[in-house]
Amino acid sequence: MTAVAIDAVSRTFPGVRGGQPTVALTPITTAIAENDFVTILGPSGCGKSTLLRIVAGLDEPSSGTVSVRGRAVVGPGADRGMVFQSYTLFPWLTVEENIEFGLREKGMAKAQRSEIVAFYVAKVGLRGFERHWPKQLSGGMQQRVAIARALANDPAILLLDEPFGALDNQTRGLMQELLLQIWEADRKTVLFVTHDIEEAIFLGSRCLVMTARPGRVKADVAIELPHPRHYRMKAEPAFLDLKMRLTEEIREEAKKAA
Ligand SMILES: Nc1ncnc2c1ncn2[C@@H]1O[C@H](COP(=O)(O)OP(=O)(O)OP(=O)(O)O)[C@@H](O)[C@H]1O
Repeated sequence: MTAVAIDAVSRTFPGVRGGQPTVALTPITTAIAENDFVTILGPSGCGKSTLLRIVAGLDEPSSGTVSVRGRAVVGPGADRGMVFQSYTLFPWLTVEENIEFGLREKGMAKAQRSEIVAFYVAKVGLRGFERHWPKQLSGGMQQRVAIARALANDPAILLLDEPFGALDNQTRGLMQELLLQIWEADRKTVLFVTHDIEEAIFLGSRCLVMTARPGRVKADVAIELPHPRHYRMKAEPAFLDLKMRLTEEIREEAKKAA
């Protein structure tokens, strides 16, 4: 079954103060299957975030349509959970209050909320930090809360926009493993934007490579590496072959953009 259908979606931003309009996306058509982990890889400014924001219902396409599980997207919805690169926790709420925010909005009873919060706090390894404020956490911990907050609402689709982009390499690697473990257990549909080639391969079952702006999909690459995946896989020949292939695709685009 198709989780997300992207049909001839384009996006042009109007020019600022009489300037030229920016064509961010030229028509993109693709379908994301239910339970798939799709990474979107492309050079800076190619429209990756724009595409994800359109799927999230945070922006509207200039032409074309997006539907989620057969229903046209007209705005944000509980069926899609989003995690951004910048830390977007509510600073005035504790870790557990951040995670239960959506559940409270839905009117869920306290006992049930607490159960769900405890489950996701454990899942992202934050036991003992439930009463901490976001500013008392490292960047990696804040992103774990953001992922727990998105998962707690039980969305069918998880949309992640460079969620580990601001983290140091070591933390980034650990976060990739954590997200993979969650996906291997739950198999939610995931759309994950990144400009990191290794990350796109390690996490995804399919990678959409975008051209330089105006963005379109130039390659649709199946990542047929077995699960569960371990970071040591990054040194294996099959991984390195994919890395070389995607590096060449991206280099071409980066040169064009430069
Ligand atoms: N709200 C906006 N108004 C005007 N132009 C915009 C707006 N949002 C994005 N753009 C432009 O659209 C193009 C694509 O931006 P987008 O953020 O989608 O790229 P990206 O691939 O996610 O980049 P990066 O990897 O650097 O985050 C850029 O040229 C950007 O300046």
